[in-house]
Amino acid sequence: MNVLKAQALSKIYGTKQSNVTYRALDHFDLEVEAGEFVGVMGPSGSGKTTLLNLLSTIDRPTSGRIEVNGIDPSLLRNKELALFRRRKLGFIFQDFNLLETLSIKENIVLPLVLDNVKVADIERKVKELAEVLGIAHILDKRTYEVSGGQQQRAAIARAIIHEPAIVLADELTGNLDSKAAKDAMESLRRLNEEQGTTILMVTHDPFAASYCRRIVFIKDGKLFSEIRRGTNRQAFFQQILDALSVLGGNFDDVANARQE
Ligand SMILES: Nc1ncnc2c1ncn2[C@@H]1O[C@H](COP(=O)(O)OP(=O)(O)OP(=O)(O)O)[C@@H](O)[C@H]1O
Repeated sequence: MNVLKAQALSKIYGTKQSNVTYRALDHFDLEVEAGEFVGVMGPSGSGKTTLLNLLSTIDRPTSGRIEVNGIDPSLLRNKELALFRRRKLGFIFQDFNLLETLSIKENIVLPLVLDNVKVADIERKVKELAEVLGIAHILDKRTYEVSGGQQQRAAIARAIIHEPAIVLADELTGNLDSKAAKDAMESLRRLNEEQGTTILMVTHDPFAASYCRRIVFIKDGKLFSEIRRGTNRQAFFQQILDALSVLGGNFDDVANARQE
C-alpha cells in the first residue's frame, strides 16, 4: 500500500514579475510504501529541503500532486490541514525542537494530549516507546538535563507516538556525535522493523543513510538514482559512498563521512 505518492512535483521560487525564478524541483516523482525506510540524499542546493517542505505541507508545489494515505493535502482547508499534519505526519528535526519548559515525558505525549487521548492510553504508549528508545529513566527530566542524543530519541518518540502515516526527518543526526547518531539510527531501525513505522529521512550523513532500506538521490531537482539495501548494512554504506561520488556536485561530506 502506498503511504506517500508525489507525482511530477515542481517548485519554482521567485516571481515572474521579478524576472528571477529558480526551479528547485523539476517533475519529481516519489512513492513510499507502508513500512518503508527511505533516505533522500543529494548535493547542497539539489532540492532536498524543498521536497521535505512540500511533503510536510509547509509549502505548496508550483505544480504536481501529493497524496498521503490517499488524501491530497492541497484540497484541505486551514483547520483540516492543521489536523492532517498533526495526525498523519510525524516530524524529526536536526535541532530536536523540544519545548524547554516541559519534561521529556510531557514533550513526548504532546500529540496525544492535543488529541484528548485517555490518560491510561497515553501512559501505556509512552512507557512502551520509552523502553524501545532507552529513555525510560529520563522521562521526568527537563530537556536541558539530558544529552543531545537523549533529546533526539525523545523527539523520535514524540514523532511516532500518535502513529502517523509517515515520519519525515530532516538531518536528524546533524547535531549528534557518532555514538548518539548510532543510537538514534538503531532506534529508528527497530521502530521500522518491529513496529512497521514508515520513515522518509533527508540526510547528508552516509552512516545514518546506511540504516535506510532504500535511498533516492536527487540532483538539480530531479531524481538521479536509487539504491536498495541488501542484508549487510556495512556493504550498503560503501554503496552509498560510491553513489555519492557518481552523483558529484559539491557533496563535501563524502570525504568526511562518519566511519563504520
Ligand atoms: N525561498 C527560496 N527562494 C528562492 N530560492 C530558493 C528558496 N529556497 C531554496 N531556494 C533555492 O532552491 C534550490 C534548492 O534548495 P534546497 O534548500 O531545497 O536544497 P537542499 O538540497 O536542501 O540544500 P542543502 O543540502 O544545502 O540544505 C537552491 O538553489 C536554493 O538556493
